[in-house]
Amino acid sequence: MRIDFTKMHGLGNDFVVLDGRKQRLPALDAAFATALADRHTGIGCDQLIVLEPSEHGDFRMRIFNADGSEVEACGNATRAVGLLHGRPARIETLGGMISASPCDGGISVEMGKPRFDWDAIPLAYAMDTHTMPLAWEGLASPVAVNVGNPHVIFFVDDPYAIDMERLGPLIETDPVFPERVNVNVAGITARDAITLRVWERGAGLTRACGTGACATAIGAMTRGLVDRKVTVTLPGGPLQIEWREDGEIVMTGPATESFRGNFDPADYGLAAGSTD
Ligand SMILES: N[C@@H](CCC[C@H](N)C(=O)O)C(=O)O
Repeated sequence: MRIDFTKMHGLGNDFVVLDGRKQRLPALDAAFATALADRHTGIGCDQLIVLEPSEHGDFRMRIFNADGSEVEACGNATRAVGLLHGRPARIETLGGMISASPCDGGISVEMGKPRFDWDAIPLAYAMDTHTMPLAWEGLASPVAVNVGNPHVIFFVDDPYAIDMERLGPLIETDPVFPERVNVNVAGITARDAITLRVWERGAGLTRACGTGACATAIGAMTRGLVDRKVTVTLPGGPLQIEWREDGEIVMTGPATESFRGNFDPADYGLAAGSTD
């Protein structure tokens, strides 16, 4: 038995997509996701994406970080699977139901509504999430937002001056974030423009993070730093983020298919037995 995959990316945030609607997949676990994501001995990706049938939407999308953790949301992967689908789709995720549609700028995704309550982030104890009374060395007073997954956002003069390789993992794993956290450092360059770098929970520094762009835009809007439509520029390129009057976050940007292939699950230490 071989398994077909599609390698995709959104602004360089890359994915291995397995379509479990079209083939029987082995039982998925953290070890399998980690082995597949390994850039030296596997196919290599930031996230493993698995599509399954859904009773509530057009399909279900499961998201595994490179460290094997299964998580609730991935903005760039949502655009990628929207491209694969080729027409408007309602997608069930652990973070809720979202929808993706092809459009002029690539794929547009309705990501849901942001949550700000401390226990919805979640944080370990009650505090103001709009200006958290915490600091990690020079990084202080962030905003925390949940856009399906948890984010903390620091507004700084120059995101590229921050040592994210060192501070990212420190903040990601701080006990104040019981489910860990995605760490964003952002610079405001105009009322409609933000520069962003993201240390992703379970994946490290990525070239782009769609949910990070959404959370950062929302954090900047709640602080009155930008208008309700912004361009968020990540190392991999720009995303358009709008916070609509009805509360919905809309993210628009490109998605790309890199190549297709197949592999033998036995090469990843998996028994050939399958589940469906
Ligand atoms: N790259 C993604 C986010 C993937 C999940 C994240 N690392 C988490 O653990 O919540 C995106 O584009 O949003």
